[in-house]
Amino acid sequence: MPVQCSNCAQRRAVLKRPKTAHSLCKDCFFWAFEEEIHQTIMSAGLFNRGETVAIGASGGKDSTVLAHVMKLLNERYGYGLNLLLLSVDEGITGYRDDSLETVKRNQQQYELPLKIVSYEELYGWTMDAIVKQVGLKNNCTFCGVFRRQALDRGAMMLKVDKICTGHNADDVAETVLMNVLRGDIARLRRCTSISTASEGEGAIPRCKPLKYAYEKEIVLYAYFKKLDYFSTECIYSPNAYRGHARAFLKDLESIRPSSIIDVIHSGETLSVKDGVKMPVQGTCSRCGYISSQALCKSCVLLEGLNRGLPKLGIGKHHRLHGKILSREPLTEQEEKKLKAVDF
Ligand SMILES: Nc1ncnc2c1ncn2[C@@H]1O[C@H](COP(=O)(O)OP(=O)(O)OP(=O)(O)O)[C@@H](O)[C@H]1O
Repeated sequence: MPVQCSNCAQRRAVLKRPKTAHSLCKDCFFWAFEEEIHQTIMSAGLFNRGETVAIGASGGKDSTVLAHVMKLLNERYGYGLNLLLLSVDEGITGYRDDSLETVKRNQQQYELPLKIVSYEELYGWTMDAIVKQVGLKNNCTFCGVFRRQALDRGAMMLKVDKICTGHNADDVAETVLMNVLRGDIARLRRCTSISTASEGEGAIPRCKPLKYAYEKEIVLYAYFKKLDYFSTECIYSPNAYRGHARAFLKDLESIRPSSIIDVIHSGETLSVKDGVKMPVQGTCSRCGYISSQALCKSCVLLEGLNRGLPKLGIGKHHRLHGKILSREPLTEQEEKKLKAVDF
């Protein structure tokens, strides 16, 4: 027997909301999904009238839904934001080139300006070239570090006030689990924040309006709205560690759907006891970007790539950074350690 929408009781339900288990018709689902994001934005005070906001647009489902909903809410509630799309071209043939085509179509569909910055122009390296040098095992480290900075650099070129990204509830919960498993207290404390206040000179505040939106609902929303998005996984993304956290979370979700929000809540309410050493945020002595070390991770990784010592930024080689950067010669053994032999 057809199930009635539990909200309006007028139309047929087409789905059971993964987050609340309510049976809803399409229109009531759209409304609930959009309103929850509006509530998230309002209660966290994510934006101020008149601000220019860059939406990190990868062409994937999350950022496509983000762009669609941000435009819709900006108009529905008169946020007064000046929205634009910002994409990073990592230089991954057969993946990012295709997803950027989707972003270009989104630009037309949503009538938003688009800026694309590339790793090649910013760093002189594409991910294709990086993978050739470092292999598949650690390439996500390079990509993640460079992307974070590339988004900031693109945002600075555009002189935007804020960046928002499509990180969803599943992403945040996975990150909490990963940081617990790694014992990374500094990241654990930061990772549930919905917004980063300016972390230092040059860093543009970022926020996650989809922080409480379930991935399953984002997919349903994109599907029922027939949004144009790119759904292929990155060809270089074995990112095994996150994959384990993801699989674990999916198992938990299948037993108890509220697990995702519960893990986020646990992360939000954790407090770090006095006396735990936290990194002190400063600026990179080479590029001026925020960093808790003398050199930011991006500069260290780049130095390693340019010198054919790609392991410089992977693992615990901090001891050697000073030596490398002051151009002191390395011992044969040290050089060997930093080369890609076992990548
Ligand atoms: N190449 C990129 N250019 C611009 N923004 C990006 C890019 N890659 C990721 N982002 C931003 O970071 C968010 C999280 O990225 P992640 O790599 O986790 O992808 P995802 O969860 O698959 O998201 P999406 O479905 O939007 O690709 C994205 O939603 C997007 O806002």
